Amino acid sequence: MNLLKQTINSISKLDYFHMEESKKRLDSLIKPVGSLGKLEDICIKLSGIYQSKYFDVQKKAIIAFAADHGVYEEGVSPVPQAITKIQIPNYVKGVSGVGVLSKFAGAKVVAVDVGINCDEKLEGVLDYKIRKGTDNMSKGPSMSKEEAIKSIEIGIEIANNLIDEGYKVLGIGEMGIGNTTPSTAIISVFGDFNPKDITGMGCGLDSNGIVHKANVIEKSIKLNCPDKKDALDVLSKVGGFEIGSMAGVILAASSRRVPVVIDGFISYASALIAYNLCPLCKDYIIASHFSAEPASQKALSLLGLDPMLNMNMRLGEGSGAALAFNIIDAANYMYENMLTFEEANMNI
Ligand SMILES: Cc1cc2ncn([C@H]3O[C@H](COP(=O)(O)O)[C@@H](O)[C@H]3O)c2cc1C
Ligand SMILES: O=C(O)c1cccnc1
Repeated sequence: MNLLKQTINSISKLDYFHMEESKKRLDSLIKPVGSLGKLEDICIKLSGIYQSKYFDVQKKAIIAFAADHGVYEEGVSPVPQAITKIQIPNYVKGVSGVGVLSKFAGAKVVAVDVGINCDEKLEGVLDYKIRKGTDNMSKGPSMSKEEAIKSIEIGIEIANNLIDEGYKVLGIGEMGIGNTTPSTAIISVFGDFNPKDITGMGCGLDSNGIVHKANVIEKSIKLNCPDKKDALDVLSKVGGFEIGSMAGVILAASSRRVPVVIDGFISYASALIAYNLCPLCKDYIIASHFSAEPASQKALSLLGLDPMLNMNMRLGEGSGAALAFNIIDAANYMYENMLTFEEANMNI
C-alpha cells in the first residue's frame, strides 16, 4: 500500500508554462493556427508532461499483463482459456498483433504474468503471478483488497523500472481470455450503466452469448455491490489482475512525468480505476484508439478522453497503443522540423 500511496501522492499537474511555449511554437509554424489538430494537442501535452519545450520520445515500451478470470467458467468468452498462456509469449516474440505493431514502431514489449492459470514458466514472460486467476465474480469478489493493491503495485514497479532504464513513453496492453467481462462490469459501475446496454461481443460472442454475458455481469454487480467511490473496492470485487496492473502503470507513469498511451476497451477499465484513485493521472494519458466494443464511447466520456484513431480495432493486447506510437513520432517530427513563418520568409 505504501508504494501505491507514495505514487499517488507524487502525481502533480501539467506544466502550463511549457504548454504555452509549445503552443507558441506551433502557432508560429507555416500553417493556419490549429490546423494540425490532434498532432498539435499531442505536442502541447508532451511539453506539459516533460516540462520542456522540446522532448525526446524515442525509447518506447508496451507493458502487457496477462491473467485469467474465474468468471470464465460462466461461459462469457467463446474461446478456450488456455489461449491466455499460449498467446502471451507471442507478444515478446514479435508475432502477435501487439508484437508486430511494436516491432514496426521500434518499441520494446514487456510481457508479465500476473495471474495466468498455469504452472509452467512462460518463455520471455516476467513472472509476477499473484495466483492462477481471479475467483468467479458471479459467486463472490474476484480478489481480496490486498491482491487488488498488489496487482496495482506490480504495474507501478515494472513501469518505474522501465522509466529508470530511460523509457520516455509507455503503453499498456493485456492478455486474458474473459477479460472484457470484468472490464464491462467496471465501466457499468463507474457510469451507473445497465450491463445489458453496454455489453459487447468481446473476442467473438454471438447475440445469445452477449445476452448471457450481460446477465452474468449484472448478477456479479448485484451480488458484490462494488462502491464506485472506492476504486480499490471496484477492482477487488469485479476486476482482474491485469486490469489492476495496467492501472498501476498509469499511476507510475503519471508520477514520473512520462506519458502513458492506453489501448482499447480493457485499458479503458484500467484507466477508470487509475482515474478514480487519482484524477490528476488523466492528464498523463494519451488515448490511442476508439475500440469497436459498444461501451467505448461511454467509457471514454467518463474519462474525458478523445482517442486519436478510429480503426474498428477490437484486439486489445496493446495493439492500438503500439500503432499510436507512430503518430506520436510523427507529431514530434512535425514539431521539430516544420519551418516557422519567419524562417520561411512568409509574412502574412
Ligand atoms: C487468439 C486471441 C488473441 C487475442 N489477443 C487479445 N485478445 C483479446 O481477447 C480477450 C478478451 O476477449 P473475451 O473477453 O471475449 O475473452 C483478451 O485476451 C483480449 O486481449 C485475444 C483473443 C484471442 C481469441
Ligand atoms: O477493444 C479491445 O481492446 C478489445 C475488444 C474485444 C476483445 N479484446 C479487446
